[in-house]
Amino acid sequence: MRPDLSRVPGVLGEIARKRASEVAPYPLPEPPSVPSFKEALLRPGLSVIAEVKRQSPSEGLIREVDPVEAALAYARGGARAVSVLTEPHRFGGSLLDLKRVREAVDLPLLRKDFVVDPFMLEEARAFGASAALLIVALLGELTGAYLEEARRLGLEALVEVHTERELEIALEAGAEVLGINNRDLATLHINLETAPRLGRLARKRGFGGVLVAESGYSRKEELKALEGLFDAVLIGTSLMRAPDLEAALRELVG
Ligand SMILES: O=P(O)(O)OC[C@@H](O)[C@@H](O)c1c[nH]c2ccccc12
Repeated sequence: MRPDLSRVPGVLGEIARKRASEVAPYPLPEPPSVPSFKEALLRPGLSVIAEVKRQSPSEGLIREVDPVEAALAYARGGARAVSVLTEPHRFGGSLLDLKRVREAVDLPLLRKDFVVDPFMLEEARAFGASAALLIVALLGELTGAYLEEARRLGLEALVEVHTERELEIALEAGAEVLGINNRDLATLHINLETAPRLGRLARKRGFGGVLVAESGYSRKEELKALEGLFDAVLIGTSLMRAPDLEAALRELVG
């Protein structure tokens, strides 16, 4: 049950094909018990999912950081969940980062990677994620099958879309937590209009789950504009760039 990645364009295609070539199942540790991602995001007010990300294809090196230090600062600053990049080549992440963060904070964790094989879901669960990112631009019509497999494993999912067509697939697949990415992962271009536009459309189509706005946020006013439509926002780069992660997060949400 693997998606056909041959036609996935740009940077997204490159990274995903590389990830797919690396999957080689091995025995995994017993999964720890983990808190609910969805419940954490549904608390009153706009929830922040704060991301631990050392580097990215769009920014290059962002910050050399100890993921545990960063996650602890995020927890003190009021994050409701933490996203941990586990892609090694372009984002400088690892499953060890995920495991270490799991052991250090009580918040639900999101495994941020390019899931292109069901084994990656098992890994996410075994290394302490509450949820895994499912990118519809990669999984296409298999999105529903991956969601089902995640559920079977006791793993939640953040189903990510960037276009109207992808939104249709995500809704059809029965996504409960829907992420709308302002960044086009093929070109890396950001448009902050994307999340509100597709968010409104999702609600219009009757989506009653958790709505998450993703990528490109750095100012309080931008977050204010999300209130009322979105339950949560995912922020990485702008927090990672701040000299004091805890203060930066407080400033954004306070
Ligand atoms: O760093 P930003 O612009 O605040 O964005 C965070 C997050 O949305 C971004 O890292 C992201 C969204 N979807 C992804 C898919 C793969 C890798 C990374 C991502």
